[in-house]
Amino acid sequence: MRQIILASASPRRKELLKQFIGDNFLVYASSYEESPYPGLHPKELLLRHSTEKARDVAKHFNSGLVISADTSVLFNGKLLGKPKSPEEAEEMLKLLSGHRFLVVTGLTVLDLDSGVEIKELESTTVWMDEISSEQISAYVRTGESLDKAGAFAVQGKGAAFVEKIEGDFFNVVGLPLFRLGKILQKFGVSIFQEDLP
Ligand SMILES: Cc1cn([C@H]2C[C@H](O)[C@@H](COP(=O)(O)OP(=O)(O)OP(=O)(O)O)O2)c(=O)[nH]c1=O
Repeated sequence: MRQIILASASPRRKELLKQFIGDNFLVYASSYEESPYPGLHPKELLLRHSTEKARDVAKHFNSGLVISADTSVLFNGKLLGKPKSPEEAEEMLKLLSGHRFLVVTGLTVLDLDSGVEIKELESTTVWMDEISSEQISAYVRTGESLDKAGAFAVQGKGAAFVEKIEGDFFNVVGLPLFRLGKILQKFGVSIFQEDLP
């Protein structure tokens, strides 16, 4: 049976993977530092970052499947990652208020045994309500913004701003489960196996 390794420090990715495949996987955070790669298309950049995270973690194991992801908001051709301060979180939310945008995840699954890497993108469209400055400040004060791409969490109080989405909800939370299931199938892993991995 294959070992599954989640290359992530995100508690949400761990929780989502657990609900999908059960408890039987390892978590190992990558030490890869995301860099900008000027000239690369934003979606290509997300794929690159996810792949580099997987490769970094792969160095610490001999066998198994390494899963990694990188999630950002894509609005007006620009990526909005995790805000570095409450001020930046407020700026991001002011920018997104009243708009439709994408949440895009680059997903990589790397098979250490064969060396095969599968990298795919998943996009979900989000319609955000118009939010007043007072609401933005109050939301940012909750602290929910800081470790979330685009400075909001659809799975938390940020749901108050998300009118609707089109696409995979789990993708917005950081791990596109439908697409991941398809990729695991390609590697011969069924999420319904009782003894997974
Ligand atoms: C838009 C949105 C993002 N997010 C989160 C998902 C991701 O964890 C985070 C984007 O950060 P990422 O850089 O994708 O991931 P991470 O730094 O949290 O973890 P790691 O690189 O170690 O895997 O934003 C939500 O939880 N809810 C949302 O509604």
